[in-house]
Amino acid sequence: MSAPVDAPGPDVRAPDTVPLGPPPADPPPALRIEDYRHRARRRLDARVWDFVQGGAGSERTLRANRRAFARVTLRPRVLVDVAACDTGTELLGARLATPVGVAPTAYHRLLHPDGEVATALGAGAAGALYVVSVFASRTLEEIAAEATGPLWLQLYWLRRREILAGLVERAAAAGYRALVLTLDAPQLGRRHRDARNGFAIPSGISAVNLDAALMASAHRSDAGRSALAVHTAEAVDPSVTWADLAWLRGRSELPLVLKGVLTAEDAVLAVEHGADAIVVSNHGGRQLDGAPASLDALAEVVDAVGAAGCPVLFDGGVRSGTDAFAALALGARAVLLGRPVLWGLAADGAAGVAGVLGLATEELAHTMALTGRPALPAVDRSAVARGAAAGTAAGTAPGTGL
Ligand SMILES: Cc1cc2nc3c(=O)[nH]c(=O)nc-3n(C[C@H](O)[C@H](O)[C@H](O)COP(=O)(O)O)c2cc1C
Ligand SMILES: O=C(O)C(=O)c1ccccc1
Repeated sequence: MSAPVDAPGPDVRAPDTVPLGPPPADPPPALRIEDYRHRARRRLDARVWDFVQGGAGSERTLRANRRAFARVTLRPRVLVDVAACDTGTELLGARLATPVGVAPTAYHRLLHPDGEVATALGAGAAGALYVVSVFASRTLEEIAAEATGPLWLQLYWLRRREILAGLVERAAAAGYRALVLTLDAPQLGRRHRDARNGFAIPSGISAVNLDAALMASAHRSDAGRSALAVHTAEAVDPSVTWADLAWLRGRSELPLVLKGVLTAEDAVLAVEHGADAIVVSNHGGRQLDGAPASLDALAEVVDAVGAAGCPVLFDGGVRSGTDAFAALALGARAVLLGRPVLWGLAADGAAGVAGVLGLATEELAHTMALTGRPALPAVDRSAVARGAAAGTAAGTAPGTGL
C-alpha cells in the first residue's frame, strides 16, 4: 500500500521535538536498582530510612563496599556464542534460576505491611533464594506457607539456647533448607544514625519468632540510644566460640552456612568445623567499621577454601548485575542483596522485590553476553581486572547514597 501523497516524510525536526508517543505509564518502569532506592526513600519514615541505609561508626566500611566495585573492570571476550546465557545454578542441592538471592534482613514489616511474606513471594517469582532473618516480623511458618522458592533460615546465637533449639526444629519442619549462622555480630555495630534518632521498633511490629519478652527493649525509644542495640545485647550470646558449633550441628540435619567471614584464617576454621558454605560479608558495613570491603576479602576466602569444595557466597554493596558478575568472577557461587531488596519491598511489595532481583538477573545475563561468558562456570577470574577506581562507574557519589 502506498502512502498518501501528503503523508509526512521522515521526521527531520530537531531530536528534542520528535514526538515520543504517549507519555510513559505512571510510575515508569524501573530501569535500574537505584530507581527503587528513590521510590523507597519517598515512602519511608526518615528514621526507618536511616536504619536501613546506615552503617557503623564513620560508615567507612559501608562506603568501601561500593568503592571496591569501582575498581573492577571487565575483560570481554568476543566471538563466543552467547545466543543463550544461562544464569541458573545449584546451591546446597537447590536449583536456582539466578545466583542473585535475598540476604537476611530484620523486620520487613517496617517496609511493607505484608513483611517477609511479600519478600518470599517476590523472591519466588524471580527464582531466587531467600535467607529469612531470625528477626523476621512474620512467623517462619507463615513465610514458608506462601513461599514458592527455596528458603534458608538465618540465626543469631541466642542466649536462650532452648529458643535457638526450637527455631532449628521449626525451620526443618517448615521446609527451610539450610541454617545460616551470623558470626559478625556478638554486639550490634555502633550505628550513630539509629542512636541519634532514638530508633526503636514501632509497637505493632515485632520479631515474632522470638520470645515476646525479648521485644520490650526493642520498643523502648530513648533519645541518644538505639533500642536495637539494647535489644540485641539482651538476645544474642556474645560468648560463643568455634567449640560451640558442634552443639548446633548436632541439633539439625540441615546444612550449616556461616555468615560474616572476612579472613582466610576463619574460612579455614569454618571448613574444619564442618561448615557447608560460607558467606563473605561485613554485614553491609553495619558491624565492624574499618573492616575491609566485602569484595576485597572475597578472593582471600575463596583461595583458602575453594579447593576444599566449600561454596562461598557473597554480600555487601551489590547494586547491579554488573556488580554481581564481578563477585561471581572473583569466586562467589551466589550473591545476596540486602538493602536493594528492602528498597523493592518498600516501593512495591512483592512486585518490587521481584523487580529488583529480576533487574539484577537481567543485567547479569546481559553482562555474561557482552563478556562472552554464556554460563556461570565461565564467569571466572579471567573475566575481571582490578586496579584504580574506574571513575564513577559503580554509581552513586560518595556520601549521597549506596
Ligand atoms: C536493615 C538491615 C537489617 C539487617 N538484618 C540482618 C539480620 O537480621 N541478620 C543478618 O545476618 N544480617 C542482617 N543484615 C545484613 C545483611 O544480611 C547483609 O549482610 C548486608 O545488608 C549486605 O549488604 P548490602 O545491604 O550492601 O547488600 C541486615 C542489613 C540491613 C541493611
Ligand atoms: O543485623 C542487623 O544489621 C540489624 O540491623 C539487626 C536488626 C535487628 C535485630 C538484629 C539485627
